[in-house]
Amino acid sequence: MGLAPDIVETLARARADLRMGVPIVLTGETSVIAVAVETLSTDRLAALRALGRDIVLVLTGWRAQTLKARAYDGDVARITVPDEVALGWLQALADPADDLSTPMKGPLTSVRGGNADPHRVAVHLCKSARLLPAAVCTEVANGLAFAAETGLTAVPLALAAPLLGAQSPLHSVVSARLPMDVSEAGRLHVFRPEDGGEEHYAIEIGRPDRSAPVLARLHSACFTGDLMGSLKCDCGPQLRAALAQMGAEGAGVLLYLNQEGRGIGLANKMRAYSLQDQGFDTVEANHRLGFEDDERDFRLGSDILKSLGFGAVRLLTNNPAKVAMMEASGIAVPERVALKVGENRFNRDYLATKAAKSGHLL
Ligand SMILES: Nc1nc2c(ncn2[C@@H]2O[C@H](COP(=O)(O)OP(=O)(O)OP(=O)(O)O)[C@@H](O)[C@H]2O)c(=O)[nH]1
Ligand SMILES: [Zn+2]
Repeated sequence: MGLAPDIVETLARARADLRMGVPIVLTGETSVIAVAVETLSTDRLAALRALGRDIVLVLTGWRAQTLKARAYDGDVARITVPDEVALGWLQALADPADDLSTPMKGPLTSVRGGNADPHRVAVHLCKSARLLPAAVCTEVANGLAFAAETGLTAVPLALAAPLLGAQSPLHSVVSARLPMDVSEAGRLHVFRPEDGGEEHYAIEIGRPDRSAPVLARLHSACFTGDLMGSLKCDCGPQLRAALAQMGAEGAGVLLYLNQEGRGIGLANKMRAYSLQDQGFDTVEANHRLGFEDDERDFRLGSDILKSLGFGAVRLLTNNPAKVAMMEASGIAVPERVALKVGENRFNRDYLATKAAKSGHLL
């Protein structure tokens, strides 16, 4: 490898640019300049307009459905941005916060035909940057030359597209002894992905036998529940109960996966909470924001288990999708161990929605 960034590194740069409100250039047969709506400034919108080309707002199919806009591209919709509209118009379409107080946002005109692949990549990158899944895009004649002139990050679409759904390889960084109240024989392992994304952790309790199924939990980070004692979910009690059971049995492994908010990030989860206060349930809130109800990829859990030498787990979960995804990615799950703790009057409806809509076992 030379000194220049490869495609994985270029994508990491692109995500960082989007988070700062800097546009990126997606280059290919059709090249597109893209910027995330959430971080777009008035000045940059004016600079995009000064290029003199049509501008579109790209939303996911879910967000388009809420706005009653046509999604001719299936999973995404390209909405025509009229010349006279201000930044607030784009923000109101991207962010459902005021949907109820201002329900009439249309009529919206969706673009039909042409190549939506660059737009799809733009929205995907906004999601993986943990921003609202909405981008403003405009075509540019020679993307590579434009990026070179302006100093913007150029992302070659042909190289980027196959990587978007892929799980980045993880590498073990360090592990050290961690005596804990549930067991003095604790050990914390840190794993780092190659794509500049979040680190994930494994807490090993005791010395689990690698030749037998290990008591395991794949725990997705929940700042509010795990650390703040939030009553809106059951995460904190589940975390502590799982560790306590591992301590009591003398062996186990808990993966602490940094997939806050089922993979949408804390800011978006708080947006979802705000929608829940307006009467939407946890699944509807994700959809109104433009996300799938669950954006997590549990293959990273199976990658970590394999790298620690585990091939079979007794999985502590109420979520059959976790079991299915473990088995599909090469970790046997001979037993599911139920983890029913922490129900209260604030999370009763949330847990009932997960059972009714996401297949969680009661
Ligand atoms: N988007 C969103 N995420 C939420 C909400 N409430 C909790 N979460 C997140 O949901 C995830 C819960 O993770 P887990 O407890 O590991 O997963 P689970 O699918 O409930 O399955 P089990 O607990 O194993 O039965 C955490 O990342 C929380 O941050 C919510 O209302 N909206
Ligand atoms: Zn939680």
